Amino acid sequence: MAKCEKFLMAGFSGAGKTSFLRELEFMAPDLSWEFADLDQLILKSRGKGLKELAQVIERDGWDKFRLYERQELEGWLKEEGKGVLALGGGTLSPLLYDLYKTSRKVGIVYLHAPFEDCWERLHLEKAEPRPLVKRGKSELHRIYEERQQVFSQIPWRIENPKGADLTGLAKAFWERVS
Ligand SMILES: Nc1ncnc2c1ncn2[C@@H]1O[C@H](COP(=O)(O)OP(=O)(O)O)[C@@H](O)[C@H]1O
Ligand SMILES: O=C(O)C1=C[C@@H](OP(=O)(O)O)[C@@H](O)[C@H](O)C1
Ligand SMILES: [Mg+2]
Repeated sequence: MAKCEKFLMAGFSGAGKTSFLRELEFMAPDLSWEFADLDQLILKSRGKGLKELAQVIERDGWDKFRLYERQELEGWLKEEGKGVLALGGGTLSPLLYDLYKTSRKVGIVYLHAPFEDCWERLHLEKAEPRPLVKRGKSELHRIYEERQQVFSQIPWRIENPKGADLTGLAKAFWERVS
């Protein structure tokens, strides 16, 4: 298999994808790699004058937001060069699974944390607001289980439960891909 040049980081909201990306950015001396967060790409392109992604979702609705995710993801994948893209927790199948099957140059990694840990993290003072949280704990748990059906098909899985050393996890990932 050709060596992957682009990696997508999938996982439920609160699993730690954005933080993992920041760790990589911090430790990677190689400027030929690009590290990006899909939510931030959307905020930049669709949220002129807005501060948070939540405001884009509130303004345009979920269907439009899912369309933006797809468009930004496809755009990012078309760009030349090496990179890691942290997805949003709902950037899902069939897109992800199709990508995995059809593109040998795209690696997908699943960052996993138990539901209770994700839920707890989404309520941290410093955490950015996620509109999904307004749906309540039991509905979010249902969505978590539903998405596991897609996430569980991704063979490369990194565990990031409560207490995990995120810096160490990012270091191991970086050594494997760079
Ligand atoms: N291993 C960890 N230890 C401590 N806090 C963590 C860990 N992983 C994630 N967090 C915290 O959880 C919150 C949500 O993480 P984030 O990276 O935004 O997740 P995601 O992008 O997957 O939704 C952040 O405040 C982050 O600092
Ligand atoms: O799970 C979801 O549907 C979402 C997760 C968020 O990203 P994180 O996974 O980084 O929280 C963001 O894309 C949006 O609020 C929708
Ligand atoms: Mg994120």
